Amino acid sequence: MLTFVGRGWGCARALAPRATGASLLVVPGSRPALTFGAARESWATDRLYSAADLKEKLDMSRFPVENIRNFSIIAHVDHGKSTLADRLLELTGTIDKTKNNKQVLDKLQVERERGITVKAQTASLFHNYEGKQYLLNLIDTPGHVDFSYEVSRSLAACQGVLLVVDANEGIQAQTVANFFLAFEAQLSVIPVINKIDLKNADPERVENQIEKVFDIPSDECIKISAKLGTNVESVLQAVIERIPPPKVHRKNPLRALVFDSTFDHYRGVVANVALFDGVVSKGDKIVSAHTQKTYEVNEVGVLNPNEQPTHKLYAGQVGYLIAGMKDVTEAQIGDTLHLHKQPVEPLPGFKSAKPMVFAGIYPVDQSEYNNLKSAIEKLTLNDSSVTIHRDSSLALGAGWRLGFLGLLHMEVFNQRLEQEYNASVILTTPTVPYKAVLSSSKLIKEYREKEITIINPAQFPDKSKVTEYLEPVVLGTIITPDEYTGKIMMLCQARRAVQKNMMFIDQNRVMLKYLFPLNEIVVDFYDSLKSLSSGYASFDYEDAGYQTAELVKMDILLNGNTVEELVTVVHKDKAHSIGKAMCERLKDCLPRQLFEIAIQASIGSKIIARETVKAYRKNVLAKCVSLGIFTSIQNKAFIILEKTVKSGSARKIIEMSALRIIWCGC
Ligand SMILES: Nc1nc2c(ncn2[C@@H]2O[C@H](COP(=O)(O)OP(=O)(O)OP(=O)(O)O)[C@@H](O)[C@H]2O)c(=O)[nH]1
Repeated sequence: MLTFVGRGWGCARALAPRATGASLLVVPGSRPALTFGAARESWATDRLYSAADLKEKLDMSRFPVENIRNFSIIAHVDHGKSTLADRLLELTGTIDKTKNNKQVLDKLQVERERGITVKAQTASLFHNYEGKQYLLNLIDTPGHVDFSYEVSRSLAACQGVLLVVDANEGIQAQTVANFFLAFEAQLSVIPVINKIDLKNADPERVENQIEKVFDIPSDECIKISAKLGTNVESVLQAVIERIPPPKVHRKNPLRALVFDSTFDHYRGVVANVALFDGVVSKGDKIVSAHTQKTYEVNEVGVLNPNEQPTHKLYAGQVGYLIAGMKDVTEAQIGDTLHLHKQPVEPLPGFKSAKPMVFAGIYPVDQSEYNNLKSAIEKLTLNDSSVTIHRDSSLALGAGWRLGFLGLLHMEVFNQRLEQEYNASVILTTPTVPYKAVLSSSKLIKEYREKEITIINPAQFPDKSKVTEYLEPVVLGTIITPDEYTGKIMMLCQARRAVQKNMMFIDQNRVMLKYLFPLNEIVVDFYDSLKSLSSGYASFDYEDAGYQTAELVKMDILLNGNTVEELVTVVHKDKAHSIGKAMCERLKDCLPRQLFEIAIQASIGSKIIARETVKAYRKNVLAKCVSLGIFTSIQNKAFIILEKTVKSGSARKIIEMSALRIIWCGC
């Protein structure tokens, strides 16, 4: 009998109505799964197993520790991590070879739509090499700097990495950043030069770069084309021969690290675990070291790449575990699970992510507050790098101020809220976290500390109550062809950056290091860099603490009323130009009304810029104005909801639309 091993039970149920010709089969020891006549492209991850095959695969005791390899694929954006993962899945027979196998491990809708990986994904591959059965646990990681937290967490479950470098582009900024994450974690690094099929590929040049920048001998590089499958077998061979097996003890009591988790509406929390010691099976009583709560294990299994229940999981293996955790707060990423009455020293867990930008998030309709709260909680279980603080606003009501690792991260989080939880939200203008050292004893008493972090510009304290302001800085790495160096240096200077280093990584490529104020790069620096360098320069950054800065709070007033949501903190030297640009932008975007709208930018009581939106002449619309409400942060044609309001309540609507225009358009 052939059995189709489908996705999660809940997922299969959700998909069933859309599929044609579905029939129900039962996998031994697993939940019922569905078979479908017309497999859709995204289902290319599913595979056919014979019942005998399956029974054998479920027995994870077949893999002694020395036959296990845990590794991640890391690289700069678009250098081919997910494509290499596809080929490895095919070569090991985990998925059938089909033309549809494109970025199979990028399972989220947002990943498929944007063509980027945002979430690290695990797959266990079974591979026969020189007469021995190996278990290869692969983690495909994101390349973009905003998701580097995913990379560092994934590395905690690995002993080695495949460092993929594009044979045409060579080493890029995220290649450097990701290499050092692996290097610091003391992992074996296997350099893989990909895309050798490209016309402009120059693998020898890239080999030399790797030797020069990372001190890895060029003969250790493996040259492949992941797209065509050329030489990918050598990668599997290197994984087995060059990456050590995990150092674990199966006879010790269970010690499992929760390195990721998701929330399933039907089954509760599904925790991805890496076992450092012991064994876990269905029916075991386990305890969370974080909450001290006890649970019974309902299911354990491996991701192959979809959930595949097994009898047990053994130390050295990576898999998933379901234990009836119904509340999202119960499965913390970084938590250690151990057996009931067999406490262990908890594993070190993960450093918490440091948010780089904060933005207010509000339900479009306040009656949706509780639903949005639950959606945010569930999504942050799967994306633990987001921080949450409660917030409220005059125009937008009750909401939250969320901290993200960057703007792309913020956009992706918003898109996932919409796509996975059907939530409609309003996001306010993002800001970076500033600090202020207080001098006012009243404020020190109120905050109970002298140095405060300000994540909402509306709460920026007045200069008279402060000794100094501090702004966050990052150490940026730029890699560019030499011909663009001059222009890029001018751009960096204009962004108040200080050069720290410059090095040629080959004859015509330069690596520049600059200390940037974070607020100078967070919005449009990357776009400017790309357009200056015709797309050839790459950029990555890491946190570098805080520096003293001359900051001022700038208010935007509409007809004399401050719009709290549009308050920004800017550097003193840039206040005038930013204020002017904001007023002009608002003038272009704000719909004309039956009354004149004065738009002003001010610092304290001093007006630094002003624009006016002229009134309509009196007409038939005397009593009503119709304004667009904008909810999409990405889409340029963003009017999705029309609201008709009496002119008396127009101020609130103008504020709201201004708020969204500022964020959408600037
Ligand atoms: N010509 C050629 N193209 C390739 C090769 N490998 C990958 N690509 C293409 O490069 C693009 C990016 O590939 P991905 O596998 O998504 O890259 P990635 O590193 O996973 O991207 P992120 O997850 O977004 O960082 C896709 O269009 C692939 O088809 C290759 O060997 N040759």
